[in-house]
Amino acid sequence: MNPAARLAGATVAFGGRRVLDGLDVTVEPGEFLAVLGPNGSGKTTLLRTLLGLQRLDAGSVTVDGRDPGRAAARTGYIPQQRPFAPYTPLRARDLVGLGLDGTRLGPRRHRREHARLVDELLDRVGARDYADAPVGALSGGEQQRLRVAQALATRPRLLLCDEPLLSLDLKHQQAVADLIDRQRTEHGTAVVVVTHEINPILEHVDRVLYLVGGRFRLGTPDEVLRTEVLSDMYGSRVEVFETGGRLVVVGLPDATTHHHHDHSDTGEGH
Ligand SMILES: Nc1ncnc2c1ncn2[C@@H]1O[C@H](COP(=O)(O)OP(=O)(O)OP(=O)(O)O)[C@@H](O)[C@H]1O
Repeated sequence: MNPAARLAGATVAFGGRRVLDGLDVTVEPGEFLAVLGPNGSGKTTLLRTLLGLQRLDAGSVTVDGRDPGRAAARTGYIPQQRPFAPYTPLRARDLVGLGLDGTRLGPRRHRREHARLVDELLDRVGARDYADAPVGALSGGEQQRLRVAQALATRPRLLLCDEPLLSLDLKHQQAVADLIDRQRTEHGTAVVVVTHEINPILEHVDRVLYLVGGRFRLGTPDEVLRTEVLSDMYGSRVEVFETGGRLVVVGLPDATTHHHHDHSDTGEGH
């Protein structure tokens, strides 16, 4: 079986600065990879590369053994939260349905079958209660559940998630993390999650890719999320503590902390 995604020597430079520099990572089907790192460390650039939207300056990338652009129809993508405008003329179920219509199977499917699949997806993300509400009227967390449902509709081989839990409260973070995880255990989907907060997904994560200033470390959470490793990557003392099953990172350099999100500061990357 082809790896779900494979980068070899992947290098992307903007204005002479290498954002990704010789990145080697292979993601196997059914694997859960978390991508961590401070602002500007190339996390989004990595996702864009896997979506076929960003060309490499050196190295190679494949998704399911193919050029990322060609594999895109079976690549699920949960973008960073951007709220829908209040009067967006779409109901929740329409949004999820768009995920189905984009696929090869969509147009020929019987209307009733289509509606059944949409309901099933809405159930899976716990969004059935607001199935007929206009999306612009829903909370950020509710909207994000719908984006997850939409991304799962394509039955992706590779699911790319950019801060998927950002606007969710703890209970819903857990629910959405479980949902994403179920997709990989039941369907063998490889999952790549960009996040600044590892804790809500820690129990699911197989490996962590940590990016700082063009350098990277790849390994299990235990191997990468440790005081010596992060101190070495940041070039200053960064301490990792474990408490009650959560990781707390202390001493991240100011210049690399995350400013434009103001949720919990107890997690990774803050
Ligand atoms: N198209 C582009 N042209 C020029 N510079 C770019 C472009 N895309 C990204 N960059 C720069 O590359 C660097 C990495 O950006 P990227 O968005 O990948 O970081 P990130 O790790 O996702 O950051 P954040 O945590 O803030 O979302 C940043 O310094 C950014 O300004």
